[in-house]
Amino acid sequence: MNNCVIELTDLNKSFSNGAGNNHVLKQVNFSVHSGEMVAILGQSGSGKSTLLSIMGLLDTADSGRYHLCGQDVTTFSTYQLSQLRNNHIGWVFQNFNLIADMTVTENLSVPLRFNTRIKAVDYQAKVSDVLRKVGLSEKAAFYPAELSGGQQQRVAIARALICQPDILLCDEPTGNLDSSNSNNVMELLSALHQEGKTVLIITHDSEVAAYCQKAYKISDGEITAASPLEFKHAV
Ligand SMILES: Nc1ncnc2c1ncn2[C@@H]1O[C@H](COP(=O)(O)OP(=O)(O)OP(=O)(O)O)[C@@H](O)[C@H]1O
Repeated sequence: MNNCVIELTDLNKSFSNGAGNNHVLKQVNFSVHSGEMVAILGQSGSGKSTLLSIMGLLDTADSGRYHLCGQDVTTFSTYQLSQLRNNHIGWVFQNFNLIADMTVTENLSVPLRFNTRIKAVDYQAKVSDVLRKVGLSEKAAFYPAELSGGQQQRVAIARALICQPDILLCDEPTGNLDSSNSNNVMELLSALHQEGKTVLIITHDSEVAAYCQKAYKISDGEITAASPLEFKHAV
């Protein structure tokens, strides 16, 4: 059985700019299986965010195919893409992206309002459940500014989990954290992986990649398998 949740085939993406055509992704073939924890490492400008945006259905490729959870998204409408995104993908960003004038509970409720599968009567139970999972039940009424960076990222992970996505896409999840908070966040992501979640992380940081089962390198528009240790001094 093919249990790929992400499958890219011969994918290309270019950007035009004043200097000409920048071919960022070149005939990329890449897959992630259900339940894997995978890192993609690469230097600044190598195309990590471009790749993640395509995998997260925030951008489209110029050519090639993308199957997400077995569905070929290449011909999907904007509405179909947003449904697929809401049902299958949770995002974790470097800057947490919490809404400053909303409490933790209010922040966590935002994605629920866009999800047609979850009834309003169940919102509070969902919020309590994900807050317990990230160990922040006592912070439900706090505002983001009243939390440490590590706590804010754990709230952001709770928000990513609240609609029970199959996949967590993490864009430099420890990029704004000190080493202690980074370890804390990576241990949380590892625990979620051990519970069966598929976790994909883009990062510069070989220490982050070391938490993952598999690591890949993106360079010159191509993705190749790599050992996390290979990056210790390279990125
Ligand atoms: N919207 C855009 N328009 C034009 N060029 C773009 C656009 N988005 C990205 N690029 C270019 O594509 C290349 C890859 O960018 P991308 O943001 O994917 O790299 P990255 O590996 O995520 O970098 P970083 O680690 O610094 O965030 C860069 O050369 C960038 O200038």
